[in-house]
Amino acid sequence: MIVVTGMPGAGKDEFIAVARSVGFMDVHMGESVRHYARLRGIPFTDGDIGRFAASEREKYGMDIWARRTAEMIRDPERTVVDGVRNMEEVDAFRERDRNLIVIAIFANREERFRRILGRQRPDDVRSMAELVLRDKRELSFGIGSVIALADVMIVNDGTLEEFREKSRKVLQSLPRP
Ligand SMILES: Nc1ncnc2c1ncn2[C@@H]1O[C@H](COP(=O)(O)OP(=O)(O)OP(=O)(O)O)[C@@H](O)[C@H]1O
Repeated sequence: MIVVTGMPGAGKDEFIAVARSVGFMDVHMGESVRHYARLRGIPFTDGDIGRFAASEREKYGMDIWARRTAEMIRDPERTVVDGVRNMEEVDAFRERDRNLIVIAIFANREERFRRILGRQRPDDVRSMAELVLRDKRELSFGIGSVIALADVMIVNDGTLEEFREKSRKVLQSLPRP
């Protein structure tokens, strides 16, 4: 299993696209939150989903969403997981697959901001001040530790094609099961 991590706009989705092109499947922790929210009849607004995710965490533990997401994984050796926010979650996935590898993607904040503006996703931040707040929120969840303790770091500071090439190389160099 590969866990991909990084700050908003670092390039996780682009990494996943490369992983898919070489045969990996991907699961997103947000999907399992939405799946359970649907079962419980929670409205699909950002605020309600966020509150639901947090209250489940309080009730069932920091790693609840990782455990629920892990249940959705059919072939751990060929799966990339997106969306972890803290080490407890990484450890929960590691219980499912002892060979788990954490890959962190890094780009500096100016670069991430430019790219986020460029991708024009409706739910994205629109100003540097908003990105600073968004980064703070992510860090408050514990993502900094996941990045600092990653097994591999890919620096995404060049062109998109360079990043894709780096990603392919990392994926090729992983130990085969
Ligand atoms: N090296 C690069 N050069 C140019 N554009 C890039 C590069 N890397 C990523 N991008 C673009 O920057 C945007 C952000 O990348 P991506 O969506 O992969 O980030 P992310 O880490 O998945 O972000 P989030 O956590 O917010 O979902 C995308 O539009 C992507 O195509």
